[in-house]
Formats: sequence, structure tokens, C-alpha cells
Amino acid sequence: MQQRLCDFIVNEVGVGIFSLDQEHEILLWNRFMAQHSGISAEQAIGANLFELFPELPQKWLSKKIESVFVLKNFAFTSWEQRPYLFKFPHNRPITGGMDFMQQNTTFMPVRNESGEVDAVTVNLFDVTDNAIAQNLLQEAMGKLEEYSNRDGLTGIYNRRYLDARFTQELERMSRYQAAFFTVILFDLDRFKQVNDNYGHLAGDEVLRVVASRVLTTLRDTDVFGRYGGEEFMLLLPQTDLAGAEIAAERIRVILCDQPVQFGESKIKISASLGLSECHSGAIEPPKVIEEADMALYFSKQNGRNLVTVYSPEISS
Ligand SMILES: Nc1nc2c(ncn2[C@@H]2O[C@H](COP(=O)(O)OP(=O)(O)OP(=O)(O)O)[C@@H](O)[C@H]2O)c(=O)[nH]1
Repeated sequence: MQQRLCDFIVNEVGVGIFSLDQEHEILLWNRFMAQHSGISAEQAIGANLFELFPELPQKWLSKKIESVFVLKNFAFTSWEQRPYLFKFPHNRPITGGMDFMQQNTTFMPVRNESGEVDAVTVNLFDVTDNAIAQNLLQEAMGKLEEYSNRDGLTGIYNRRYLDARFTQELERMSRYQAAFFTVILFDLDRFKQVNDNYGHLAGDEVLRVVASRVLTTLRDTDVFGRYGGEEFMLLLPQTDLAGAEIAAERIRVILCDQPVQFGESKIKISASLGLSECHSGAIEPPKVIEEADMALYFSKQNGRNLVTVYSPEISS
């Protein structure tokens, strides 16, 4: 009766169970293992595990098994470190992003009457659902993080992200002597008139077009975002004033070169730009934004549609 109960439990429990001797010969192979591997207990018992499943990570797994024989302790693996041992298919939707059943395993030493370990029993748990849920959660959190850094209208970075990146750049500078970056601030010219003449929706469209035009001129490492209303900021790591001035001039031209099409209307636009460089050793690095803003103001004061590089003279 007891044997019958044990057999029943081993086969009906929804967990993979198999046992091995020290030569990796299979001693026990329950129904879960048979169903998922397609290899029956009759075929498995007496066979060598690694001959039956050549795709198993033999070096790693035999070491793991050996450690249980020698140390006489339990051992574990988790899907987070090693997603699966056996390439068992699963019946979850492909959208979960998992190719095979995700598995946690427990390796248990089986002792004989004299206390020696003469077999290792492995329990294999199907944790595919947990793994899918965890991956979806991580994906959602990643998207949330991404959304929280983006401007809703233009899709480029927002002020929050720009501020964080600015702080990061300052930290990078305090760590590396050779680090420097340039800030470009620009503001659309007479944007109030765009809203007044063509309506707020047209104004919004102009902001979207500005963002997408500027994006086409940037390097991968440049950080571009909307700083507020119709003001935009670029952080250009490892770019000196000469290089940044070229980039700023390119932006100025790409914005005023062509009007923005909104319905039947062609809306003429331009921007005023200001830039300033920050390098390690600068006395007051956070002042770089203030300086770029002063340079931008200088562009506005001097006719708009202009690029101005900050110098102490313009602030006086
Ligand atoms: N459509 C739209 N307008 C915005 C948005 N954010 C700010 N604005 C408008 O931008 C305009 C900014 O106007 P001002 O600061 O007077 O500057 P300006 O008309 O661009 O003139 P200058 O900067 O001096 O060349 C205001 O009319 C704001 O309402 C937005 O998200 N959408």
C-alpha cells in the first residue's frame, strides 16, 4: 500500500522528478518528465542522462550533481540564472517571449542506511508563468520609465530627463579630467504669433516638426529635449564650442530653411540659439545653462534667427 501511494504521488504531482546515480544513470523518471520529454520511464531508466539528452549543459550539470554527492547538501538553480535545464516546450502564448519551459530545480542527496549518498533526486518545477509575469512587469516598468522621461507632445526628452542628464554630465566631469560638454539652448522666434495667427493646434504641429527636424541632425550621443514651452535644449557630451557651433548653425538652418506645412498654410519659422561649454575645472559648472540662456537672449536682442556663443562680454 505504501509503495503504491509513493508511486502515485511521484507520478501525479505536477513536478518533474528524476533520480541519478553517480555515473548519471537514470534510476527514476516520473510521469511529468516522460510527458514533457517524450521519453517514457521504460526508455529512461537505466540510460545515461547525458546520452539521452546530449543538449544538456553537461559540464555544468555534472559538476552540480557531483557537489551534491560530495557535500551531501541540497543544491538549487533558478530560472533567473539559468532559464531551463531541459528544452521542454510549453503551451503558453508566444507573446510571453519564452522559447522553452522555464525551470527551477532542486537537487537532493539520497542517503543509504550507512549515511552515504548513493543517488541524487532532482525536482524540476515549471515556473514559466512566473517568468512571463516577471518579464512583462519589467517590460512595463521599462516603458513607464521611458514615458516619464518623454515630452508628451513631441516625443523627445522632457525637462525632468534633461535635468537628470545634466547632473550626470557634471558627475562625469568631476570623475574624468578630460570630460567636457556643451549646452545649446534654443527658442522659437515669435512663436506667440504662430499661435495667434494659425491657432494652438498649428503651434503644436510646429513644435513636433521642430523636434523631428532637429533629431535628424544629431549624433547618437547628443541629448535633445524640450526644456519648456517653445524652448529646447541639447547636451553635447565631449563636444567643444567650435563643434557645437557647427551643430547649432545646422539646426538654425534646418529650421528656417523650409516653412512648416499645416493644412493649407505654410508657417515660416526660425529659432534663436545660445551655447556655452562646460569643462572640468570650471569654477561654477551649473552656470553653463545660465550662460547658454544669456547667449540665446543675445541672439533674440540682435535680430533673432541667430547663433550666439557665450562670452563674458555679452552678459555685460
Ligand atoms: N501651441 C503651443 N504653444 C505653446 C506651447 N508652449 C508654449 N507655447 C506658446 O509659446 C509662446 C511663447 O511666446 P513668447 O514667450 O512671448 O515668445 P515668442 O512669441 O516666441 O517671441 P520671442 O521668443 O521673443 O521670439 C506663447 O504664446 C505660449 O503660449 C505648446 O505646447 N503649444
